[in-house]
Amino acid sequence: MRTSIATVSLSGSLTEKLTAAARAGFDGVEIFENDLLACPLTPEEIRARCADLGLTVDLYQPLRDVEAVPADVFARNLRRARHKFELMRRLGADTVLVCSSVDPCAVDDDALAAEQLADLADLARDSGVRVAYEALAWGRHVSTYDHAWRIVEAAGHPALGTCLDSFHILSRGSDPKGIEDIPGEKIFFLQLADAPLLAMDVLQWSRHHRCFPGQGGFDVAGLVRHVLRTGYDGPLSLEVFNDVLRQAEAGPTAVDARRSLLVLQEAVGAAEPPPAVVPTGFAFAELVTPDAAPLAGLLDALGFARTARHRGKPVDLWQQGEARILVNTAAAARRDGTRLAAVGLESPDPAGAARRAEAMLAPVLPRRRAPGDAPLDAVAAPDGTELFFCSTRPGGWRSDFEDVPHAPAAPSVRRVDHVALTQPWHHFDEAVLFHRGVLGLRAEDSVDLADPYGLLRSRAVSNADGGVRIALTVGAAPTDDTAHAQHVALATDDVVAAARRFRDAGGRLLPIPANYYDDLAARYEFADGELETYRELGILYDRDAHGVLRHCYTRTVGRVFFELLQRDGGHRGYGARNAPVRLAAQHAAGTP
Ligand SMILES: O=C(O)c1ccc(O)c(O)c1
Ligand SMILES: [Mg+2]
Repeated sequence: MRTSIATVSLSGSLTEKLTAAARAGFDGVEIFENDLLACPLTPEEIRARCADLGLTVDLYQPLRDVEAVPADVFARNLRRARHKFELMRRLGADTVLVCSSVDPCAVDDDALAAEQLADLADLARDSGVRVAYEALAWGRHVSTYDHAWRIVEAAGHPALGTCLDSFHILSRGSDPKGIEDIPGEKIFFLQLADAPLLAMDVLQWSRHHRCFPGQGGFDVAGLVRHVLRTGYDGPLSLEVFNDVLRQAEAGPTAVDARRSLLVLQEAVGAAEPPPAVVPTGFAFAELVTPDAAPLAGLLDALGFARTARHRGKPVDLWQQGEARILVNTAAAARRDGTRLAAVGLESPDPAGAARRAEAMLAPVLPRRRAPGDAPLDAVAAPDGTELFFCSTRPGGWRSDFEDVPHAPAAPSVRRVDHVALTQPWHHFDEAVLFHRGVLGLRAEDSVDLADPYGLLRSRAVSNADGGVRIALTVGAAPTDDTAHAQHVALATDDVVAAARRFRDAGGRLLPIPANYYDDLAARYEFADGELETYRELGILYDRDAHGVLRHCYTRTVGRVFFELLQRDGGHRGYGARNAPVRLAAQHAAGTP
């Protein structure tokens, strides 16, 4: 199927938008009227630019407030339309969007609307233009797709069809099944947008909160299945009005948009990309640091031993149980201080995972970083974190490392439970869709976390058995180091013992205020001394329908800290209720 994107969905000048759309692989664009009015190029030059870029102009939009108006108003509307049809001839666009009127002088008269739309279609046909009539969810008299279709049907004009827009249909709660009653050839255009499920005025919702399919709460794929059953064979076109995207760079947004359509096309059976290879666990987390000593002290106190060193690079492997942390002190990697630079994902088919990633437009990284390295497939996530697809079996990445003598330690941690990655503020929706589409992970609900100096939004993605969990977080205050720290959460069977051991080995746990424990005492009943132990160690506590979560935090090194975490009874959460207390405590402790 052909794919298209409305220029309103991308930031920048019209030419920047066109370039971004073409680079991301779109076949066509909807040109938004304001983008054209503000463009110094003539319509012929825009047409030539699109042709050079391999883009068709699939829609010119919109003509507004045309129909169901008094005769003198309609005469003026036809005059305006005549100008626009001439412009479209010069632009090489053959379909115009007419959205349902919001004009206060429009009347509630379907017969008049049909008659005037047929007159408009007559004029359009003379210029080789087709009219696609769309119900705006806030239209004055026409606000549902089935109503718009009834008017189009009554008009019975070959140059008049309907434009379906998933936002207007799903935001009103209309049943999209009725789409199948419309003949496919009368659906002149299909616009797609998703949106988070918000209880708000539809106009504000539409103009500020639309997102790409798969990034919100609507069943856009379900709607598209109904449309495809009609025989519709026009483009799938993205039309997203969004405050964040207006400020984000057009290039990455266009790739994110194209990826959203690939995921959607796969879901409706219109494309067969290489199947997702879902990772089964964490092979490692890689920290880069200009100074290994503070991390070494921290890892040692957590119970890790330095077990191996890379054969060709200044990278140490620290391990206990199935938890592996790489500490990289290579000069090139050290510029930005201590941070979580890469995550190794244990994959049943690393090459297949890389093929999937490439098909889903993930930036593929070079397979071999240095001569002699085992080839390793990796992609860059939207926040720049390198994701390696690897196998910890013999002959895999581990063979690049040579064992070093180390004292055996009784492990207190079993494996990495999750990693928490902070996203650049305008890449949050993109990051969630990336991890779903590229890695085949499932997205959990989005939660808001109150930081004392801003609001964080967090959404976890995970595989089915919880072997891989990644918490994606975005902060409102872009420069705040505390809100933007990343962390590695380590799963233990006994968080009290692990925390004690850490403290006794000289580690510093994040202190938690006594008020928090008073509140816990009010919420739950504890065994004698239990709460005192938590208070002493700074252990936070939560319960869900499945079980209990107990967790505590180390101090932060650079941008990274660790969490010790014990899940009992299959607790699935991440302690969202505790996050504001943890964030406040981290601000109070400062970043050393
Ligand atoms: O918000 C609007 O005005 C508007 C315009 C054209 C569309 O296709 C649409 O869905 C909304
Ligand atoms: Mg629309």
